Amino acid sequence: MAVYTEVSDEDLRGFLDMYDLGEVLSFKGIAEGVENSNYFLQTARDRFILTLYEKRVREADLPFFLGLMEHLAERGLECPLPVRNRTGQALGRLAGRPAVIVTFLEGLAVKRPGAGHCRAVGAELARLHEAGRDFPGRRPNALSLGSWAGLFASADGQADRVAPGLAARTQAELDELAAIWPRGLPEGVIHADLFTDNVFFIGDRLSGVIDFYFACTDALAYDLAICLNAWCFEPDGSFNATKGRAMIAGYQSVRPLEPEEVAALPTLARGAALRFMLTRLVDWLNVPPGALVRPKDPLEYDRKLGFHRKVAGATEYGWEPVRETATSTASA
Ligand SMILES: Nc1ncnc2c1ncn2[C@@H]1O[C@H](COP(=O)(O)OP(=O)(O)O)[C@@H](O)[C@H]1O
Ligand SMILES: N[C@@H](CCOP(=O)(O)O)C(=O)O
Repeated sequence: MAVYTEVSDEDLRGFLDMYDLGEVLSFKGIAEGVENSNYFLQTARDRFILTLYEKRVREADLPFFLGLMEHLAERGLECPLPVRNRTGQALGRLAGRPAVIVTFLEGLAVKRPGAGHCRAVGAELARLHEAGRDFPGRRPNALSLGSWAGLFASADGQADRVAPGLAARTQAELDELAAIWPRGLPEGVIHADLFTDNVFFIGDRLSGVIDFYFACTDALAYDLAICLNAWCFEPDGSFNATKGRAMIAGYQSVRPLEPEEVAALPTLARGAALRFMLTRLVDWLNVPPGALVRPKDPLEYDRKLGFHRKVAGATEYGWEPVRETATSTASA
């Protein structure tokens, strides 16, 4: 459960006095997530999520995240909308933390995604990239290549305590990725954390996307690489190319990849695996005393990294060229 900051009844009452949400009927800490403190809030008017931003979210970045959710929602993406208080502000302070109320999205996260889910997520990711094209905000990715050595250093030489050999393996990977990291790929707004817990489905229909608090400006194909990592591996550690094929085809049904993005995919997938291994490693070694949180396993991403290191090309992820349609062939 991710609740780092407890909210007293009195603080909640004071905060909600600023809003027109009606009487509080229920208020509970949420048993998922690892980054921020989230509460389910039911009032006489509706259901909402109250988020208190914790360690990795910089307060200065909140206008980017909140503005992005509004921008994407205006363009038809199902995502939470920040709720404004009586003075028109979405961002407030509660229990000493920056805090925001957002609308509640219907749907459930899938625990064991199938190829159909992967296709839907690929298509939604590309829609998000397209909808983000005219978003005026810019936020460099604070968790990209330039931050990884510092993250590793903050594990303070303790990686081998988690698994023997992890420190040397990680250092070698950092060095190699620094030398080969692709530059100049098409960039735009990326979600950067589109894991299974951040996508909701109603039946087989994708009903919404949440958790924009890692969103940033970076290579669009890096976002796809994050999703391949998060959605297309089986619990036994094997990569499921059928799911990969479905995800990439879904993505390309909306936004075909450029040749340089296809060529970069194996390196981007390695980088994505390393990024999540590192944040998980740091969190694993630093669980705050008293916090209700279950840290995620860094070794899951160390194993995924082992797979990506052996990948020779994007076809191993299921990439196939976009097929020419009858119309485009006829008009060519
Ligand atoms: N807008 C929302 N609608 C419905 N449920 C939500 C919403 N936002 C968050 N949740 C619930 O809260 C959980 C944690 O939210 P998330 O944003 O992933 O947390 P964190 O910022 O800690 O990663 C989600 O898994 C989901 O169950
Ligand atoms: N998705 C990341 C951790 C961030 O978790 P979330 O609760 O924000 O989805 C991981 O799996 O390491």
